[in-house]
Amino acid sequence: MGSATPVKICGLTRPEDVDAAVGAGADAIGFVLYPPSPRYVTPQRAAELAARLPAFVTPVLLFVNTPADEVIAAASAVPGALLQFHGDETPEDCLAASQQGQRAFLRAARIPLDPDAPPFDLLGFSKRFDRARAILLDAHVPGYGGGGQTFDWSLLPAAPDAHLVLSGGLTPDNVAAGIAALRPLCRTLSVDVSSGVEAAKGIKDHGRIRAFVDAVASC
Ligand SMILES: O=C(O)c1ccccc1NCC(=O)[C@H](O)[C@H](O)COP(=O)(O)O
Repeated sequence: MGSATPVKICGLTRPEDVDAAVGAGADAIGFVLYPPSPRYVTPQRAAELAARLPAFVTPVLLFVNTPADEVIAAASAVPGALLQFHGDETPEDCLAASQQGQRAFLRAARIPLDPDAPPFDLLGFSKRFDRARAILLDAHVPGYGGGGQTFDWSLLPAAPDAHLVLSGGLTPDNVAAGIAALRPLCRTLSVDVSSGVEAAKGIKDHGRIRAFVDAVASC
């Protein structure tokens, strides 16, 4: 079951959590291939977990500043995976790691939480990463991501041609407000969550996954 606003559940490490997210109606499942993360899985483990996914649920492999050859090797074991670059990757880095865009990729934009920071240049970022399948908007947190913090949605400018993924601190209780805030700004909007559906880092709470997907579907 998809939803009008596609849902990615990220940071899965256990088969039972993959099955629960699929059963709840998730459209994409993210695996964190960044060793310092408490949600880290090896490329082999990601391939094993991704093999549980039905045809139309997309595996997403998440990297932070990983060399292109390592990205390519990891991705070769997960057919149909979307790549997600969540570090300091340049457009050239993203093209090298995605084999010149042969494999679709998301580029994370990490939005500063400092209220005195200048507004995020979403249009400039989107233009810079114009080969990305979508721009994933996350809060700028220590450790690059998975921080469970929201950024100020009201600060984003309109980006009428952009495919955006709202991420960062989403929960079953706030996701509808996030969709309402961002949906008018962009061409398409998807949502992504990790902490907000967890019992502990890397351990997903199946009831919260279902509540999150249901909250999105009610929008
Ligand atoms: O999830 C992580 O541990 C992580 C570590 C380093 C870089 C990115 C990471 N996650 C990326 C994601 O796509 C998360 O879903 C996103 O940051 C939102 O996380 P949360 O705020 O916990 O919902």
